[in-house]
Amino acid sequence: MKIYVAGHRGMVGGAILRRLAARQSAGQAVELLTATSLELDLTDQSAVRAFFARERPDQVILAAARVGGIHANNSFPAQFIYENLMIECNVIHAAYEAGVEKLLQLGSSCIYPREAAQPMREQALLSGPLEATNEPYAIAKIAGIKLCESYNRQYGTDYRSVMPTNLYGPGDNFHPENSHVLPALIRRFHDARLTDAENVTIWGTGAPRREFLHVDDMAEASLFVHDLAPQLYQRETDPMLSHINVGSGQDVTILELARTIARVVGYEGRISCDPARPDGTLQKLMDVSRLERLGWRASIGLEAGIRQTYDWFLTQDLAALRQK
Ligand SMILES: NC(=O)C1=CN([C@@H]2O[C@H](COP(=O)(O)OP(=O)(O)OC[C@H]3O[C@@H](n4cnc5c(N)ncnc54)[C@H](OP(=O)(O)O)[C@@H]3O)[C@@H](O)[C@H]2O)C=CC1
Ligand SMILES: C[C@H]1O[C@H](OP(=O)(O)OP(=O)(O)OC[C@H]2O[C@@H](n3cnc4c(=O)[nH]c(N)nc43)[C@H](O)[C@@H]2O)[C@@H](O)[C@@H](O)C1=O
Repeated sequence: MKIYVAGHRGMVGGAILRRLAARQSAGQAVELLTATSLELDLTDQSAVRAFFARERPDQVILAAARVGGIHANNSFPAQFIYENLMIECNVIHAAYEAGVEKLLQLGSSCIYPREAAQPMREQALLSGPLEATNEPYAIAKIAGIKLCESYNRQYGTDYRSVMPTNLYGPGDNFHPENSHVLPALIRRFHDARLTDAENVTIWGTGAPRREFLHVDDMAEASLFVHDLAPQLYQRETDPMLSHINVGSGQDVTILELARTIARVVGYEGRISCDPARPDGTLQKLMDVSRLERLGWRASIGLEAGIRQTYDWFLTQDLAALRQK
């Protein structure tokens, strides 16, 4: 079984690769195929076609994407829509042409309307306007779901989509501006503790609610969905609504998250908010009942997950991490 993991140097692709490598070590006949973006630019259609024609993987996990937090989405909308659409179109079509029967792609909770009822059910897709700060990225991610559904309907493939909530963990991006909130605050509180800063400012009002999932839980859930027997997967999905939410089922305010991170890092100063920065969606909580009915639920609690991530952060070459 030759499995191509696209985006294996990323946070999620890396965690999925580690799980697949563990299967290999346990004696399963799994051959892993990877390529960095320098070796294979997934936005390049002819390069992707040639790669699939040459390598002929049996299965594909698509975890490669242009990814970033609220500021990156807002600042680079053209790159977020163009690169993500191209990666999805190229990989999904080349997989189909090369006879790949099983593919799993990762979307995002931002596919749901800004005002979606909470917790957000899979059925909320395309039922209202999207959040402005990440609409281009969300539209690309929705296109990915619809690509898989369309190839399944017309060509009989088995291409599935998981919709993760906000993720974090080892391998995350700790860039001060372009990262997501959780790694950004780990870094900011860490720096503040080292410099004895009296105040740390977080973006927005601190009131938005977010749901966080550790990347090891996400990797486990991804392979759980990928491996499900078709009759089980289809029991919870339908041809025009084939994606499955993945989350912890619990959310916190950004201020609560900041206080938890401060506690883990050992920062004891003040925390203030900067309402001039955007809040984004006011609440994003996944309804994960579909996944739970299929038999999977998250196991890593938020504070324990942040502690483990901070321990990992401390083992890294922080100068290099800061430039990512
Ligand atoms: N992080 C999060 O909070 C969330 C992530 N997701 C989704 O999960 C998936 C993985 O995200 P995450 O691991 O966090 O992202 P990362 O930024 O950590 O990794 C993305 C990977 O994509 C690869 N990549 C990007 N562009 C190209 C390209 N043109 N050609 C080839 N490879 C490319 C990069 O490869 P290389 O390193 O070789 O350059 C990189 O390793 C994405 O689909 C994302 O949308 C969904 C919800 C939340
Ligand atoms: C995964 C998800 O990620 C993005 O959406 P988002 O959920 O808004 O993600 P975020 O982590 O950037 O922010 C969450 C909240 O936190 C607040 N916040 C405080 N202080 C910092 C801070 O220092 N950095 C950041 N980034 N946010 C901060 C921030 O103002 C916001 O209210 C999209 O890419 C979207 O497309 C997507 O899929």
